[in-house]
Amino acid sequence: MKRKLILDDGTVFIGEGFGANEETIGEVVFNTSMTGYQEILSDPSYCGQLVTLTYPLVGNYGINRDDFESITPAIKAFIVREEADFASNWRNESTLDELLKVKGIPGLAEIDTRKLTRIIRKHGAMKGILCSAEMDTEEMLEKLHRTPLRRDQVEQVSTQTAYASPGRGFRVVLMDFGMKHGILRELNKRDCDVIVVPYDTSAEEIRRLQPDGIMLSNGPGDPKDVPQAIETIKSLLGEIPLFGICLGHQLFALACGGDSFKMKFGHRGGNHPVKDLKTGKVALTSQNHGYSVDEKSLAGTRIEVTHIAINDGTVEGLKHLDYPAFTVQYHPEASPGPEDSNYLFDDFMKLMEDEKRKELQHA
Ligand SMILES: NC(=O)CC[C@H](N)C(=O)O
Repeated sequence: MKRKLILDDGTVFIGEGFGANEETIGEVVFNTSMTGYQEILSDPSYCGQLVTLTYPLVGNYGINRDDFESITPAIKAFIVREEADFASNWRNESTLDELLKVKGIPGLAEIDTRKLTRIIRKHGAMKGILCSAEMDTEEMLEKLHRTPLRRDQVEQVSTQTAYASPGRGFRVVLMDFGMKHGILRELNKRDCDVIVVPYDTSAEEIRRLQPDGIMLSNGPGDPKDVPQAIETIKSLLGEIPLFGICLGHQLFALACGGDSFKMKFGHRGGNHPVKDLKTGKVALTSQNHGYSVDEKSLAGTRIEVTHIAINDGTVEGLKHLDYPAFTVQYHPEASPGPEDSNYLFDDFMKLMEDEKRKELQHA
């Protein structure tokens, strides 16, 4: 069945439909990872987005049990050059097409994804509609123009109720803004006693759980759309050690008096070089973000930049000057991508340990 993608600027791509037969509207973005399509399509940070992959062959190792980053993918559509209909891998349990059908997500294949990526790079991420090729382009374009993008993505993907993932180590409250399971897995690996809480859990409720540390997860959308989380972070700052990833990093910056802005086309891929300003070392990182912390806005705050992106110089890591709190814009849990930055979870363990020791000394 033929389907077409119409961009906000009127560009039309006609290709082969796969996955669910749905019409959908969202923001069109690209990801440059060469593998890891299962993790990408199940990353809740893509809520509301139509994602195209620059790697040309997608689906060849199928879908397995282990690599989901969420149970219900929030992605709006998956756009690829060539969809492999034969999946071959010992872990394979279904094809990409079957998964997308079950989850109600439409796919589009056989389009020039290089052209699509170049348009986004040149003009920035833009809205798009994916529909049957038979639909009238003018009518669909008009519908696209009058449909605003939703701004409640975090509410859509955050857990509704708190749940525990027990361990014998540090108690960590993990604020779920659209958490990738990889983050929970990293905490579990370190035997943390994790309690995952909804995005709008109050500071008071979090205190009652008596955590040794707070983890701020990744998540979709604009950090300014979750003001209640910013207030919660403000209130807990300095009391409890804190580690934030991606949306968590942006919310931390806003809570500390900084500002964020929407990037032209963002960073999405598995090979983004990031420089640690203290050691001068460069790590390859996994990234997925469309907003960034504005470095200039940090003057006068009590946070400092610890890491920057090599490609465009944007802020990639922050640290509080007075309190035990640090954050990164990239994904130390990888899922998918390089694991160079996995040590940051160990740094978080160390931070909690140091704070505990200080508390005992003062007791
Ligand atoms: N992966 C994330 O947490 C993304 C953060 C935010 N939604 C952005 O696009 O910048």
